[in-house]
Amino acid sequence: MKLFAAEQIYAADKFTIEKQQITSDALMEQAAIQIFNWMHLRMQGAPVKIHLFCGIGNNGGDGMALARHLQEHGYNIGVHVVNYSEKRSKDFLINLDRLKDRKIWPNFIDSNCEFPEIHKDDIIVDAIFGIGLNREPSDWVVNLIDHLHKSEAFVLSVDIPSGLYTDKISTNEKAIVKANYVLSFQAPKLIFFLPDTGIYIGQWEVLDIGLDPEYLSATEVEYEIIGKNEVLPMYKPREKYTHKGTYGHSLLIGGSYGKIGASILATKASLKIGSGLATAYVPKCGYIPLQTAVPEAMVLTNSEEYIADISYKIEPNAIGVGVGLGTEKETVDAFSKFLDSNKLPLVVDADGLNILSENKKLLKKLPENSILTPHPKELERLIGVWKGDFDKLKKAKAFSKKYTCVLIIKGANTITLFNGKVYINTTGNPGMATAGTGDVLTGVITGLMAQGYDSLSAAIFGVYLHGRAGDMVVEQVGYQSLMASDILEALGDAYIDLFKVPEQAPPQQEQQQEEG
Ligand SMILES: NC(=O)C1=CN([C@@H]2O[C@H](COP(=O)(O)OP(=O)(O)OC[C@H]3O[C@@H](n4cnc5c(N)ncnc54)[C@H](O)[C@@H]3O)[C@@H](O)[C@H]2O)[C@H](O)CC1
Ligand SMILES: [K+]
Repeated sequence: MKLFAAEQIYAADKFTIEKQQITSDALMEQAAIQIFNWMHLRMQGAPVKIHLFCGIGNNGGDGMALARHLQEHGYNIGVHVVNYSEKRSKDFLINLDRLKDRKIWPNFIDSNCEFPEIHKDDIIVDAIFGIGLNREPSDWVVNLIDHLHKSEAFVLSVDIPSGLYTDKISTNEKAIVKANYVLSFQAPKLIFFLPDTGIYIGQWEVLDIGLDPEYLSATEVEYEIIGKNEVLPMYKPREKYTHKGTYGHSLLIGGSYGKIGASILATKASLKIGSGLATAYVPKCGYIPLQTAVPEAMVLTNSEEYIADISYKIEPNAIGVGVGLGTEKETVDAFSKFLDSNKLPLVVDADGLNILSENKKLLKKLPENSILTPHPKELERLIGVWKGDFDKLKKAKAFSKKYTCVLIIKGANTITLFNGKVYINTTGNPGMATAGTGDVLTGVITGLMAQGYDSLSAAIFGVYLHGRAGDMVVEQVGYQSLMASDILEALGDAYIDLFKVPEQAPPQQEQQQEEG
């Protein structure tokens, strides 16, 4: 799914208004009706107090229009205008008048006013700022936001939690509304998925407000979120008259004394994801463990306790290097020499990345379209420290461009970057923050490349399947008990799940939505 920048949303707005020959307040009305339907479906007329906090821009206008619909359906509302500027938007004013026509008199709050009392069981609709926030809110607005939080009432944010910018980080965390739920218009926003800002969003949902679909699909974006719909077209089915040679040979180079398990996990994962053959290249101390734990794999060995030379006669189709590798001087030299002769794009993880960051000149020897899979600490060693998520993305993009590599930034929403574009994964869970899951991912991506997936597809698809396997297995083992081997075992389920049709919504729900 595409993630649009604020300017692109404004442009889509303008285009839709012109094409459909509607007024901008009609679009606002559509937005408000969508939110109303969402609330009405869940609240079914419950007499809970709903406090609507509306700014003076179009986000506030949405809130005012919503208030009218809630009132018309008998809800118990209180409308508060957060009067942070005299420059009220046209559509805000139209909706203010429509409220007044219905004898609803909003309570205007400014810097000198007492804030309204809010009970814990009330509901807050946060329509203070939308995507138009362009400077830090005044102190009294920050105090109001604090007042909302102190009430502990449920917060439903319209479009975006107020106080979040769409393209930068706020300098004052107290100036941001913590939303229990966000109803985002047309598409989610990038900041929902970044670690610095994602913490302000409990759950989110997209409401279609009718922006022109053709315009949106023709609009090029920098950011995309990756779910089943995006990865399904990448899937390569297995044909009948094929053999193990058809599905490639993965080579996993890594392991050192005490870290042979990493090689086992990666090698096994390459086979589990469908590589026709797999060879583990390990020091001699890894020979028996590998042959025992992964009897399907072949094993090549080198010196005793760590890899001191990388040379082989096999012809792999994909190579993953780095898991459990260690950073001994001889290993670094062996890796450097290997890079001189190797032509295949590599998947580099763990100590492979550490060696690269300690010896930056080696980065230039990486074949084009290699994949680097750092976790945040490894990323910092590669690209240097950053100030906030946007700075991190900027530096990561520049790095990926400089070395023509795919960069996978592992985390709660793993981010894949290539050629100026950013792909944000939606599968995975905190149970996966455990030893060995990165080794499994390296094996998964290597195994996909062995089967002929190009680097970018292998990265995006691999990250998706790995996370999906984690999501499926966590339901059986729980967050704390989830181990990397569990993810390995669930990779098959993740493939099968690609073709499961989602359950239909109960007919009752659809009916009520139409009524609303
Ligand atoms: N296509 C859509 O998605 C639609 C979205 N709608 C809603 O409109 C808002 C965006 O509205 P906009 O008026 O541009 O911005 P805001 O409501 O966020 O208003 C802010 C307003 O105030 C000024 N401003 C910005 N920061 C500050 C500040 N710190 N202090 C004081 N004033 C500030 C700024 O110049 C703006 O004018 C979107 O999020 C949706 O909720 C439409 O209703 C339907 C179509
Ligand atoms: K808002």
